[in-house]
Amino acid sequence: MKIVVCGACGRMGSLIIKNVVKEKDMELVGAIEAPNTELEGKDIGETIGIGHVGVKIRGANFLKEVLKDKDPDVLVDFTTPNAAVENIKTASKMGVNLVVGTTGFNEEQMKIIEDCVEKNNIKAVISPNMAVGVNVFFKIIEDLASLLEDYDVEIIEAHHRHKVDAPSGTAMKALEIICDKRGKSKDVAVYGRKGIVGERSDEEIGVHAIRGGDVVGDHTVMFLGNGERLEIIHRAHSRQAFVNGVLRAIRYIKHAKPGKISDMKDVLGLR
Ligand SMILES: NC(=O)C1=CN([C@@H]2O[C@H](COP(=O)(O)OP(=O)(O)OC[C@H]3O[C@@H](n4cnc5c(N)ncnc54)[C@H](OP(=O)(O)O)[C@@H]3O)[C@@H](O)[C@H]2O)C=CC1
Ligand SMILES: O=C(O)C1=N[C@H](C(=O)O)C[C@H](O)C1
Repeated sequence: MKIVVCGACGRMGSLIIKNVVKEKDMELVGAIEAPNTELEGKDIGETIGIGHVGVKIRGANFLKEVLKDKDPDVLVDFTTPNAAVENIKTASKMGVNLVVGTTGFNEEQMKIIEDCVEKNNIKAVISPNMAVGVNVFFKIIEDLASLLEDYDVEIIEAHHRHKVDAPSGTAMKALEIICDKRGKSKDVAVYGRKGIVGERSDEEIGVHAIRGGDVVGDHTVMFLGNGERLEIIHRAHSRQAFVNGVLRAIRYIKHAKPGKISDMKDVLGLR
């Protein structure tokens, strides 16, 4: 499978590339960075410390040319919401399938992405967290949301100091899963608390983001009742956890339904 990686020099993109070049059934054919990058034309392998791989870094302003020239099977995007939307528009128009891990999309951006996938009838796996453990965590909290239906829920996440979006995409997905299961709108979320906020309502779900150091990604969902609480915690020790899921998502693409966004539940057979 021919792969183009967007965000090639980033924390995730570079680790994805280090993995892809070792896989027998995958070939790295493109490494895309920010538009007008000063790394333009440099070998991606030399830049990320794995030696010459024969693929030049190109700015996203050349994405169309790269896709036309290399005709990849999948474009993998781990960038920023604005960058990802532009990359997705370009790739989908050219019939290139997608694996997207970028987080922080707003509702309008998600709608644009859904339209791109549907109108161009491409295949896509999009998930805020590609780790196998997190996707099992999602399944468990969905069950607990109804098993402990009258328990208060609070969501806490912790990430490294460089993360730009908050709360994490994973925390927002956890909120969505619990709200859907309990038949509530996501507007019940309370993002942090300060001051005389009054007693907690039954409805609200607190969402709290911690930032600091090099934390790879921790997520906790607390179900709090009278006299007890149940906490479900996932801790990523290494970004390799996410990359293992990315490789599975790339391989799943040929089985994915065209015109529809698949997620890691589909990839991992958790439906
Ligand atoms: N789904 C999952 O499992 C996971 C998702 N993520 C998400 O992935 C995203 C990236 O995270 P991370 O790797 O830590 O971030 P980084 O900031 O390390 O990497 C992003 C890279 O994208 C580059 N970039 C910016 N604009 C473009 C563009 N238009 N086209 C191509 N590349 C571009 C940046 O370049 P420059 O710095 O020059 O701007 C940077 O090198 C985040 O949204 C994060 O939340 C992270 C981990 C796991
Ligand atoms: O930015 C990160 O690092 C991560 N982002 C994802 C998110 O926002 O949920 C997934 C993971 O926790 C790491």
